Amino acid sequence: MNGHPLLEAREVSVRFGGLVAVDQVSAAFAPGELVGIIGPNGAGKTTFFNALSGVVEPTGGELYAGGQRLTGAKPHRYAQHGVARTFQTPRVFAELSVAANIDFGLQFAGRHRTASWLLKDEASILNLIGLQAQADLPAAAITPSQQRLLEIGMALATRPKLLLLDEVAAGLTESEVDAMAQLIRRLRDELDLTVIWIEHAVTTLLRYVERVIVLHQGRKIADGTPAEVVRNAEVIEAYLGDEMVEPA
Ligand SMILES: Nc1ncnc2c1ncn2[C@@H]1O[C@H](COP(=O)(O)OP(=O)(O)OP(=O)(O)O)[C@@H](O)[C@H]1O
Repeated sequence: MNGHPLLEAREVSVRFGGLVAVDQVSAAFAPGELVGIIGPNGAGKTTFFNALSGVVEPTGGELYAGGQRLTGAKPHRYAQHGVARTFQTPRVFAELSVAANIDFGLQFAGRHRTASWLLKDEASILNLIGLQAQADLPAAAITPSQQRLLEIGMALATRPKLLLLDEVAAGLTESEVDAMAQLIRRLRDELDLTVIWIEHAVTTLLRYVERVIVLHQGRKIADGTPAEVVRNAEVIEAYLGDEMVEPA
């Protein structure tokens, strides 16, 4: 590591016509951090993620990975810097088997990137995400929650340094959400990953992350520990009428 943050946004803005979806957001992510991003509907969370992964080009500000300027680069350049992500709607190859989907991620990574033994091959990745028994099923035949796990597995197969998770717990049952949160922590702990995680299930998120960024109307209104953030007056205001809880 060269002392630079793994990924850094400096006053990043994204405009769609007259709408400012992300408004001068700055945030730096260090190796090994598990950071949550929350905010009401339309706050700009996904758009910020899209900017962080090169899917959307910022209309203002700069992005750096390991100190290197990446603003305007294509998503594959972000991937080369070890940035991997999931999407709100899982993007798996429905007709391919679960194992073949993982294999796709491995091919994408190529041989050059060293990885933990937990990500060594198809079998070890399936084992890590708990889908060994489904290896030969077409991805279309597994449950939606298993498809979310598969998408995480595909992202892991690219041997990332930073994993961006967009609402991976959406639509899951309460026990599935807890299992997902535990998996995410385990990935961070055992793979030395940086994880940035958007989730609508604020209660769960606050219980598992160490740092949380709150977006509201495109702006960053808070960035701190869950305990700090839930006491922030602007955050309480933004969430009035929404769920907002004390972290356990
Ligand atoms: N491609 C686009 N074109 C035009 N407007 C967009 C586009 N993508 C997002 N927006 C708008 O930008 C704003 C931020 O949307 P975004 O999806 O980033 O918010 P979010 O916090 O992820 O919301 P949610 O929690 O509902 O997923 C919204 O007003 C949305 O309608």
